Amino acid sequence: MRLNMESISGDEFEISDEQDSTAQEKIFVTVRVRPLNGKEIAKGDASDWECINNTTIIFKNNPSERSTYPNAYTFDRVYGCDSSTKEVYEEGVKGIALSVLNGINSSIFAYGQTSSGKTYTMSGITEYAIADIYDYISRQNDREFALKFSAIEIYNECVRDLLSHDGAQLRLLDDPEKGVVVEKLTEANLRDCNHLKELISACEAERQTGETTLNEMSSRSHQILRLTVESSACAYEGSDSGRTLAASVNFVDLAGSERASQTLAAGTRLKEGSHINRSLLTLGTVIRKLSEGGKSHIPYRNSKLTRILQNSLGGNARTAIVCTMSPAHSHVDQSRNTLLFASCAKDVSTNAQVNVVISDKALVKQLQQELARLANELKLPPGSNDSAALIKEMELQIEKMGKEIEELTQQRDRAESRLDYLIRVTGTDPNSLPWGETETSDIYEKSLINEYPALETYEGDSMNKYGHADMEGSKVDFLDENSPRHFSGQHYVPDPSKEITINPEDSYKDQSIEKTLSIDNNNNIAKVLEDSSKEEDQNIEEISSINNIITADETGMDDSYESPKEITQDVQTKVERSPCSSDSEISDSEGICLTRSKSCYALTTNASSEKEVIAENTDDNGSETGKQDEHIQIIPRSKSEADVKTIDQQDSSTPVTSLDEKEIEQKIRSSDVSNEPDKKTEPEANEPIDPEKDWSMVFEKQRREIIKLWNECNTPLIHRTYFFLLFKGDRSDSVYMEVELRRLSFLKNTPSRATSARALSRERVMLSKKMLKKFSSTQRDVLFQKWGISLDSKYRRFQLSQLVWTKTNDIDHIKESAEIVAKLVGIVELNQTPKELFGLSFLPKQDHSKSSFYKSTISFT
Ligand SMILES: Nc1ncnc2c1ncn2[C@@H]1O[C@H](COP(=O)(O)OP(=O)(O)OP(=O)(O)O)[C@@H](O)[C@H]1O
Repeated sequence: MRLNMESISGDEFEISDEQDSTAQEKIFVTVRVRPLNGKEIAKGDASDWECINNTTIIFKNNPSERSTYPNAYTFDRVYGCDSSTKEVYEEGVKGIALSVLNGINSSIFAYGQTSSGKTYTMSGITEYAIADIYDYISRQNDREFALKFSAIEIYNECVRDLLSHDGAQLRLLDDPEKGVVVEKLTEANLRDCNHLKELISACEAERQTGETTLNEMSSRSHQILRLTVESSACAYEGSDSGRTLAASVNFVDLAGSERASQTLAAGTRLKEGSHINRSLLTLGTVIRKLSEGGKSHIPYRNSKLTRILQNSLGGNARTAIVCTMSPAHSHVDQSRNTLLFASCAKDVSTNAQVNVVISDKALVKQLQQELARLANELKLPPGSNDSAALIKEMELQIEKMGKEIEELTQQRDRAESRLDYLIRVTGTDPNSLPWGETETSDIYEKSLINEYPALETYEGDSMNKYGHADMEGSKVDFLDENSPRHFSGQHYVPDPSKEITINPEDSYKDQSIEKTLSIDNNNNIAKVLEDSSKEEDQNIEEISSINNIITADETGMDDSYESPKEITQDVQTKVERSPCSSDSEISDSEGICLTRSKSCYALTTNASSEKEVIAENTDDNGSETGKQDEHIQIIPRSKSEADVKTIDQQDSSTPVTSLDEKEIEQKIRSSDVSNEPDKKTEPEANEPIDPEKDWSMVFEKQRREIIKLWNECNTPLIHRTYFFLLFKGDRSDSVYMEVELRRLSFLKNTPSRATSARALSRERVMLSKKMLKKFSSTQRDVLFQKWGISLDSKYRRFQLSQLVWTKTNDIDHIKESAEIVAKLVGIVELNQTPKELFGLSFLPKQDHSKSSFYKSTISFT
């Protein structure tokens, strides 16, 4: 919708509703030709240009001479040398300049070569516009006006405040609402018209001018005078009190383009001329690109001038350009350039818009209306719509709604968890079933009746999503080949008449751990899971100190078993420490390199083997060689000396009866002993155990000891679960079991290490606890995002990690944890979750064969 031009350009400036919307219009372009000046006349310069009517200017001398250029140019208005500035102002520029009174930004430019009459024209236009503005204001009774004035010049690409005398260079800032603004620019509140005239005179005095051969008073800078007009209707009944209009009008007197050959400029003038030309060139490019539709990049930022004028050129401003030119033949090239610029400018569109500002009064009125509406909505007693009562009432309602939302969110989460669980159990997505197939949906509905608070811990989605296939994809393969790798949920077609057997991990068949759930007995399931949840909560409460966990774990041990201390002593009586074990160096768990081989001497079973091993690790002088640090030498107490195995971490040339990794693996695979551990049989108290015959019992016993020592040593759970997954009762595992026992016994007796591990562990537990309890779901989202955990199953993963850190009391929990951590590790490695959170600094990378796992574990710990 076009602006109501009549109302603006006429004597009266009425505010029309029509002006509210954006109005697209072209830049108003006029050309003004000044008379030949004294010098030009003296030189005998001919006048080349003639305005043949109000809109057309022609090149009148020998048109064929320059046939490549047009000889006639048409613009909105053209003015010959006998025209006055008043005419130039009145017939077009005025309407645009006075748009500011209607809340529309506007800009009036003077563009042309040096000495063409820009300053002459602009100073006249500014004077007329100011007079009209103040005249208009003086005749308005129903609106109040406030005027402000600021002025800058751009001299040699530096922006200066013309109302300030300090000459400081000002910065340009990008304001999201206002566009480019000049920082710290003085803005004078105008008292009246005379005040403004005084300030303009002061600016003229401040502006950089200098004498050139073409102009005695040549402007050496671009000058922008800005007048801001704010107006609001006076408050009276029926007035348009809601509208406060604010807009600015810019009076822009550009420096003139010049040719050094013509101005004979040198030194400062040459430098100024160069800056002027460069910025005008950018202005020309901007105008040209805008005239082409502005689809390509507009290089506003290439000069301060175009940056500042960005809004006036094709932006939210009405714009008029007065192109001034000399008629002299000696300036014909410059004149043609000016006309070319003017031709482009007339094709540029702007989107002027009325700037309506909500006044304080209007705001108050709006707020009162809003309060009344709210009071009505909240059903407050009539007349009680004061803000305090409203705020209180609203706060109460918001609080109530917040609770409801929280409750609903919890309900939704629980339902989601149940759904995930059932999908995993049944292997069927209820949503995928066609209507009418009610079996699964029955089960689903039935299950929804019950509460499964801890179902997230068995969460199937993440298992399917991040289960074994993913781990394989990421080359995480930490099970030996004899272990089944069924981490994903079972695909099970439910039969309501039968029991659903949930075997959380086929690989644990050897442990006879199967969870049997009956569809008809969902309450039992719920109870089990509820108990589990309660236990978890209890754990959370209990883990304020890691020592509490350890104590709880210890009390949970079977009395019929020897205490770890006794076991350790038992092991120690059968092995002897090497002399150098006393100064074994142990690093902390954060990965400092450790000297580990010395403690392994302790596993040698007799003097001869000890001597042999020592011989391998000492130089001629009997001192330790560097190689010691590279070897772990293990002799199971049940094996003969010939069975000594050396795990060589780095130096395969070690001459001890050594087996490399592959050999160990091969040996493990070809072992006659089944990987299936024997059934869990509680040994009779006081019954002596023959390690050779009753390996499965020994294994069970050692495993319990190890678990207890893990707790005592605050062993990272990731190690525990890996260990648990890898060493499942194979006869050849005895080597590792003994090493683990020996290692843990050693760690337990090393207070500094135990302390640091405890601190670390406590920190992790507290972190988990804090995260679960303290943060709102929104905060958790933020945290997870920050930590790079994808949000799809974040809460579930968190639940898993929580379980991992808290439920380590007994072997069943270790098994659960093992499964979960296996998934978690897959998730973690795939998503690069922060290692600290899950203790992954302990993780052996990539290779998860037994020997490599243990080697790297030992090197860590
Ligand atoms: N239309 C005009 N009628 C009479 N004199 C004019 C006219 N235009 C300009 N002049 C005179 O020409 C001279 C140069 O004008 P002015 O300083 O305005 O040029 P300019 O384009 O601003 O030059 P510069 O770019 O170097 O500052 C002045 O003496 C001015 O009085």
